[in-house]
Amino acid sequence: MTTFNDLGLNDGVIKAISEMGFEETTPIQRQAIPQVMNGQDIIGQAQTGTGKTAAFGIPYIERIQDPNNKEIKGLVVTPTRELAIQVAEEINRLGQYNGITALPIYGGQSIGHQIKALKKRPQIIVGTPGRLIDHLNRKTIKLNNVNMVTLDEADEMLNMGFIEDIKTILQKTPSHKQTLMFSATMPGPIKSLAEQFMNDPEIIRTKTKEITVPSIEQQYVEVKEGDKFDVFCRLVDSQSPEKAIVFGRTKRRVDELYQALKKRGYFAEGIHGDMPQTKRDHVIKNFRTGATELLVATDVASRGLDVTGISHIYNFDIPQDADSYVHRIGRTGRAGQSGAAVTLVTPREKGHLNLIEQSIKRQIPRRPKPSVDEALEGKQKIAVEKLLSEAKDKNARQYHKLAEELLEENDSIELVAGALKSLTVESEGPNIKLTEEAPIVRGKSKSKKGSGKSGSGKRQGHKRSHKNYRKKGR
Ligand SMILES: Nc1ncnc2c1ncn2[C@@H]1O[C@H](COP(=O)(O)OP(=O)(O)OP(=O)(O)O)[C@@H](O)[C@H]1O
Ligand SMILES: [Mg+2]
Repeated sequence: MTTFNDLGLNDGVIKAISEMGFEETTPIQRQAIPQVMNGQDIIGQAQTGTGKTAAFGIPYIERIQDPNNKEIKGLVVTPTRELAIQVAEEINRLGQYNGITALPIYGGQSIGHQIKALKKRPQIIVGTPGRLIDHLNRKTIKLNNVNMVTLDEADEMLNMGFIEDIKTILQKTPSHKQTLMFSATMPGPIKSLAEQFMNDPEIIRTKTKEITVPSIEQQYVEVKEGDKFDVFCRLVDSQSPEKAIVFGRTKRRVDELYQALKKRGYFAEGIHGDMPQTKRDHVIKNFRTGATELLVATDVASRGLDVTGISHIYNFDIPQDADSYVHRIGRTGRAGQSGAAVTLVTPREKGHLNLIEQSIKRQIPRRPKPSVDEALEGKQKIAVEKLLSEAKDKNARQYHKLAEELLEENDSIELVAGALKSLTVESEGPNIKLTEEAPIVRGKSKSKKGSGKSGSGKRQGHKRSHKNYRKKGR
């Protein structure tokens, strides 16, 4: 067992880490932290949820120790806004006793607000590419003193959608800086590309047989496109997830699906790239606090997001490629927790599922469609939980007298059964038809690009030479 003390970290960092509840180092932390502290360039590949953020965050604090130096010393680039916010928060927690602060810089937030926050002179910037370039052009951010750069989700950052922006950003940083790249997936061509931006990088891969996390139970359900919604609702009812992300292929799908789920009485919200940032922030906040149980999302939520309590991942639509599958299901089973992932697969998508299985070197077992009875059982279980928790609520005392009166004249079993029945929604709810999505056949996306409200932004126009790398604008 390696503790953080064994890594020779300063007292402030040790205190912060212990307050964050970390005891042992994870394999990527134990391998990467000493090397990064030595100034080595690194490509770090380790499974989802294994603490890659702290693997670069801790050395950032160690190497940028002087709180009186108010220049931007460290830069982290992330593919999504929510991830920029989350990574900045984690670095701020790690740096709290060393006077080191990180500021998230992302699109959709008022630039004036960001300029004001920049005046407080954070030493670390965590940003999304578009908004970073905006600040560089306005000269409100200068990167000429940066000595550490990390591309989080590096393979995503270097794919065709982001590469030009990344080049532009890196050109504004000193050539002798340290460059780090982290991701759970690192396809060969991207790795070679990454090396061009680095100085003799050390490749660190934690030794694991599988790319996906073993504590995530993976299954698929075969279902016709038109039956997906009803089957999905039954699945959710039978599994009663504590918190789940439901991935849809397009923005239109996400919009239709979360609205349909709400109509059926689920606590569901949606998130995708066409929503205003204030709404996105609100949706994520509700999901973090648990007010929302089902977060319906495009791949915008597939990378890096770390929300406690996610018990299930549902691929309402099968992902475009194996890497997307790995990241999506990796939103559960984090930091040693268990989790479950179920993918809905239409008969024509079986070949595509096989390709994903080959890539992740694992067979995904099929589970039968949940029956109406199983769904009902799940709903009854929830009714029991609800009744028990209401019974223990102190306000339930007001009902004790009424209960006594009822019990004098009625059978207790009948009464409890009636209460449970009234708490169980027995029907499947309103009939709902979603717009059908075209299947993905044998690894090739047959779905029209930008179908529905999907697709927006300049990146759509980029020519894609790596056929498996997704477009942006999700
Ligand atoms: N040493 C540790 N001990 C316990 N928990 C940890 C440790 N390091 C990180 N964590 C926690 O584990 C969770 C996952 O960490 P993190 O988000 O950094 O994973 P990741 O490897 O970046 O995953 P992804 O590939 O999905 O981005 C976080 O909640 C983090 O606080
Ligand atoms: Mg991460």
